[in-house]
Amino acid sequence: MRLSIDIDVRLQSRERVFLLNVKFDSIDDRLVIFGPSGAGKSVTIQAIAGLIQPTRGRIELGGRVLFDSAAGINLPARERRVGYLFQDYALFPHLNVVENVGYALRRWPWPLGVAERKRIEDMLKLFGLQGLANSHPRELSGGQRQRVALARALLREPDVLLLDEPFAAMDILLRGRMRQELTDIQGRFGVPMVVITHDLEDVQALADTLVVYDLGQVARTIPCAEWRRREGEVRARELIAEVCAGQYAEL
Ligand SMILES: Nc1ncnc2c1ncn2[C@@H]1O[C@H](COP(=O)(O)OP(=O)(O)OP(=O)(O)O)[C@@H](O)[C@H]1O
Repeated sequence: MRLSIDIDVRLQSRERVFLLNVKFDSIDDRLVIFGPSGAGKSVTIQAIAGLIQPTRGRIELGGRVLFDSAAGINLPARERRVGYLFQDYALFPHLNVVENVGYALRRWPWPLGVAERKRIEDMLKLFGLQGLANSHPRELSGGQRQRVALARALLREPDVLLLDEPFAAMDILLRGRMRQELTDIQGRFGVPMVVITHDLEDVQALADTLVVYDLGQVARTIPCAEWRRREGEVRARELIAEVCAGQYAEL
């Protein structure tokens, strides 16, 4: 799916102004945004999700224009068909796993119907969560919470998954396992994803296209999949590591 972004965002807090000016284009299903803290990675995916409005520009996803300042287009967040996983997964603490996963299917104040319950049940099975259906988020491990958040996002059949540092809250062993799970899920659902990270291992495991950010701008766009094909896996890993390390070294 093609994701094309060319936006300016201006955010003002009491102390200062943050300006984001980014442009990139990718047809790969696995895009990673890498860069130091405060570079504007989260602001970018919030703009894709429709949670922040750019001051200028255009966002196109799979042939749909989500935002175009010149044409006066700004689709509301609920119409953008994006699944957004926040850094802390943003589960509802007072709802159990079934209710969290099925949140978007529920037509309040009516209870879930038979068909909706079946869809949720199938999703829980797929994510190995069926034994935890009645548990609340506080009773779940980090990996389980992430699976609930992923199941909830995928149940809405989004055009793209936006993942903001999906493994940041996990220990190293769990990170490795969840990276593999995420890759499997992405392949199975065929849903493109945009992943934000500071972690070079995430870049190596998940990036087909890598967009490196620095101070509110795109420093480089790297076609990692092409590098792997052209240079071989080992050499491509070295090159990607160099690009990412160079980025930090310049700061
Ligand atoms: N709602 C907001 N109002 C004002 N400034 C904001 C707002 N949201 C983010 N910012 C500022 O925008 C800048 C970029 O933030 P952003 O969260 O996109 O960084 P990031 O690259 O995702 O960093 P991290 O890796 O630490 O999450 C920061 O300086 C932040 O203070």
